[in-house]
Parts: sequence; C-alpha cells; structure tokens
Amino acid sequence: MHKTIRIGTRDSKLALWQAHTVQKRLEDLGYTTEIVAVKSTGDLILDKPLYELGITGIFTKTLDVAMLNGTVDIAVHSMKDVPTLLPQGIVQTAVLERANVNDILVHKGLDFLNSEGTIATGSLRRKAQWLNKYPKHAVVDLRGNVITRLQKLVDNTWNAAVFAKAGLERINVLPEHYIELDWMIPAPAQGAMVVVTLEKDKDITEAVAKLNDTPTDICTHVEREFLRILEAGCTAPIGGIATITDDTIAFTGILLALDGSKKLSITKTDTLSNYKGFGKRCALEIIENGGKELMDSIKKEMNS
Ligand SMILES: NCc1[nH]cc(CCC(=O)O)c1CC(=O)O
Repeated sequence: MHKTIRIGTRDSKLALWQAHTVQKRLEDLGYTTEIVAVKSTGDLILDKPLYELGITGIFTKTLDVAMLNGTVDIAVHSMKDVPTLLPQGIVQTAVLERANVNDILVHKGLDFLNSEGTIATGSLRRKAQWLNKYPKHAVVDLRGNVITRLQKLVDNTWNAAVFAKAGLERINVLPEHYIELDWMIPAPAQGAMVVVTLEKDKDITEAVAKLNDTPTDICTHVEREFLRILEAGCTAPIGGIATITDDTIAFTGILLALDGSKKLSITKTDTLSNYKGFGKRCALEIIENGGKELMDSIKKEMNS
C-alpha cells in the first residue's frame, strides 16, 4: 500500500499523544502516515455537564463525519468515549494494549475523607460511586480536557477531583498528591485506545488490524457489551472491568442510582473461550435483579 494513512484525532494533548502512538506503531510497520487534528463538539461546549448535552458520541462525531467525508482515513479514540454502536460504514479495527485502568483521586489533603467535603467530576459513574461510599460529601461538575480540569482543581476550593490514571500518565501530568481508587469500578474500556477505519477501505483496515491486542480486545468487548445491553442508548452510572487469567475471564459490573443511594453489582467468571455474550449475560442478571427498575428511574430523572 503506497497511500499515506491520514490519522484523524481530536486536538487535545491526550488525543494527540494517542494519535502519535498509533502513528509510530504504523510507521514501525513501514506505513506512511500523517496526523490530521480536528476540534470536536465535546471540546467546544465546556459549560454544560456532558450528560446534559443529550448527544451520544459527542467526542467522536466530528471524526466520524471527517472519515465518512474522506478527509481522514482512520481515527484514534479513547475507547471509553466511543458509543457502543458505531455509525454505518465505520468499523472497530484495532484495540491497543491497555494501560492503567484505574481512577485516581487528585487531592489537596485527605482529612476531608472522614468528614465533609467536595469533590469534582463530570462523570455520572464517578459521582454515583463517590456518593455511595461518601454520602456526606458534595460532588460538583467538572468539565474540560485533562489539563483544564487539573487547573480548575487548583483554582477552586474543592478538596479533590477524580481522573483516569492513564490520561494523566500519558501526557506526563500525574501530580504528587493522588491516591488510587482501587474500589471504584472504571468505565467500560477505560485506559484502552481504539482505532476505527472505513469498512470499504480494505487495505487500510488490514494494515490497522495489525495493531490489535487480543486480550484487551476481548476484555473491552465484554465491558462494552455489558454497557450496551444495560444502558440501551441512555447514559447512566455504569462501570465494568474484565480481566483474563490463564483460561478464565472475570468480570465485575455495577449500576447505581444517580445519587449513589442504590448500587447493584455483579462479579462472575467464565472460561475465556465463552467470552462472546459474557457481558450480555452479566447485564441480564443485573436487569433481572432490580436493574430494570433502576434504569427506568434513571431515564425518568434524566428526562425531567
Ligand atoms: N472522558 C474523558 C477521557 N477519555 C479518556 C480519558 C483518559 C484515558 C482513558 O481512560 O482511556 C479521559 C479523561 C478522564 O477520564 O479523566
């Protein structure tokens, strides 16, 4: 293949780091590439919580359009920002080996943990899990790219804010004062990067497929299947993490009330070769055990 592969990416520092990582991997395989950075709607609207914007795929839509218009050949995304159903004509081609999956708390001292305090996050999942564990705390909204959010934490009186560790590590801004939130269940596919291609571009799809890491592909498949079945197109506080040990795949998934007052969780294992449908089986078990009612009340509250 002689064509230059045009790599579409958002223009945040984290997105560019991820695109450059994919670029290097493709060039190591002998392909010629070029980075094309675009601003996405999700980065332009900073004053509203993400879940109020009412658009799924707010971070990915601009790049989807660029691909379908033929402005770029492939796009690199943080996989957790990608809607579980891709637009017609766009296919998931490679999931890169996953980095750290955990959330961390960046803080100004931890005394508040056992009393009252305020933490900042724009994520329904993080907010609900935080309030479930610390019902006396307040949670305020925090939007913007990683650097903006770190700066807002410095500029405000909040005690702490939650971040994906992978995001801070990648752009080398992990602060000194942080703790691992090993009890918090991450977003499905957190810490994984995905490369999407146009289904009709057989040569490019074949080239990009060489970057796929099978274990990460399988774990994120299970996590996103759990998400897709549970949420059915609506955003909700949902977390999910799968891990592989030898021939076994383990999954933990959660669904919470928006205010953290209810939490449904599931932990299950299966043989690795049964991974297809495993996420769905876990989601159906949650739905049967009170998840349906909880999802209905979340949808009602979000639409009111
Ligand atoms: N929602 C924004 C977003 N998308 C991906 C990452 C970090 C990298 C990752 O989790 O893959 C972040 C920042 C964060 O959640 O703190």
